[in-house]
Amino acid sequence: MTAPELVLTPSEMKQADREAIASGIPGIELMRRAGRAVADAAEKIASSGGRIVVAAGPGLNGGDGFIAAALLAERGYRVSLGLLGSLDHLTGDTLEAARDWRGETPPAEEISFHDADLIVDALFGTGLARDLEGAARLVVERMNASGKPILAVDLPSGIDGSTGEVRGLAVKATHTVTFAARKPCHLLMPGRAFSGTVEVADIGISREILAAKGGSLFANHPPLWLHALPKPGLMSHKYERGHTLVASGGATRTGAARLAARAALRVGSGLVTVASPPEALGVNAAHLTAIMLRGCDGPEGLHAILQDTRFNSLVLGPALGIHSGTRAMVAVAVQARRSLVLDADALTSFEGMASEFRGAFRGAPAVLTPHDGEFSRLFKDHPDILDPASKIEKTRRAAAYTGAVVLLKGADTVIAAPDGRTAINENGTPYLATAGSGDTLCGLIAGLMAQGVPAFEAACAGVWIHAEAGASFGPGLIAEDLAELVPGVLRNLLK
Ligand SMILES: NC(=O)C1=CN([C@@H]2O[C@H](COP(=O)(O)OP(=O)(O)OC[C@H]3O[C@@H](n4cnc5c(N)ncnc54)[C@H](O)[C@@H]3O)[C@@H](O)[C@H]2O)[C@H](O)CC1
Ligand SMILES: [K+]
Repeated sequence: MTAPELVLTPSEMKQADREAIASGIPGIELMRRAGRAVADAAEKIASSGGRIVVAAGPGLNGGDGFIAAALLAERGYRVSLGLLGSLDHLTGDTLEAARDWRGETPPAEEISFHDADLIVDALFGTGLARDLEGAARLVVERMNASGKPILAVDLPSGIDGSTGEVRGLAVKATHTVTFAARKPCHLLMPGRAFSGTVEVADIGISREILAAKGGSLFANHPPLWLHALPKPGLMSHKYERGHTLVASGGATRTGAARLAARAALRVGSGLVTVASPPEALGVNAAHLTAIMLRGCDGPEGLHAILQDTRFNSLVLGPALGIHSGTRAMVAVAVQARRSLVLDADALTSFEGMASEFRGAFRGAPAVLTPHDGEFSRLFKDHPDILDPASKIEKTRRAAAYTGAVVLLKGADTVIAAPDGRTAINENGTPYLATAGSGDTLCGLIAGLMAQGVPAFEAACAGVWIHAEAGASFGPGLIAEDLAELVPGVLRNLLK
């Protein structure tokens, strides 16, 4: 099994750089390897003898650009290079790298991109410190306007390496070569979209160093959680695979619970029951077959059902309504100390009352699954949680505050555990933005926890399976399709 993919923040990467240098690889050697990787990538894009224009910045990113330019010239390309800032200000490894370059070094704002077969963006990397303006902004505007393919060194200039945000303006890269490990900006939006295809060049920094300096941030793919998924053996039977309980809304709002229930069953929960208000029993009964049905009249009804400890995983939220009754249901569920997924109304009913969630979920595995709006409403009185620009930081703080795994949805869903472990999902598809999709995700997560999968792994696996199912269907996807697509995804996963 391949190891989970580590993602390192710019500051973690800098520490890894320093550790690598301390372990005996000179910084200039790291830069030579980085520059060589850029030159190799450029050769795959620009036909031999083609025209390559390099825009180099004042820092180490620029240094990578100088190395690449010199190598590409040696390899027979017609290379020109423009420098942002002056040669006299170059220092350290970048100054040494610049000595490799035999060509002219005019100001970057004076070079033309129009006759280039390929542009190499070596202006800024992980050291971007503020929004682009002045000459830097002008050069990026002209690079983007040229319509030429752009190869970004480490990351597209103008993108914040930690948050994936555009700092004023950013290079729209066709391809990016990053070094040693991907950074958050290669997975978070919009940085992911600006990076084009991304390759990770090995420049000799060991996984031990990367794990020592990083180690809590991952790309969300099966190697991160496949080991935790249940593999039903001959001996296991439905009672060992848990019993998921999904709370239903009223008579005209029962579909969400059934979507979640169906997904829980499909992902392997041994038994699944919909807990239905009395006035919706008929409606639910008419739709359910393998999924069982129990009458549940408000919080007292839920409390009575949960006396049966075989119900080991609960879904509350979809279509329950935004009111004190839902808050009371959540309180009963938390008291019962079962695995718990809270979504939609179960979150919005606590708008501005996030203090009720403070440390509330440390007693049992729990996953909160807000989208941006629900997250902002829930934590609206907690600027310390809402303020960070980084989606990773926001989600981590919410997880630490509540004691639950928090899954902040989006094209770049972030899953954070209270202990800091965090994963960024990247196999999402726009087709998932359909009514009921979130209900299905809740059921997948609860159904996995019913089988004993820990909350963080269940949330990560649920997101990935959900997205894979959606992507396997494509246009025309509706939520009812999703649960039925899960067996195919599991077959591929577990084969
Ligand atoms: N293992 C690795 O990841 C390696 C990375 N390398 C490259 O090093 C850069 C990071 O280099 P650094 O010098 O820290 O920062 P930058 O080159 O990105 O730029 C900083 C430079 O630019 C100035 N600056 C920052 N923001 C702005 C702005 N908005 N406008 C104008 N100027 C700005 C700042 O003052 C600095 O002078 C990494 O990305 C890799 O490409 C190593 O080369 C190989 C190993
Ligand atoms: K760059």
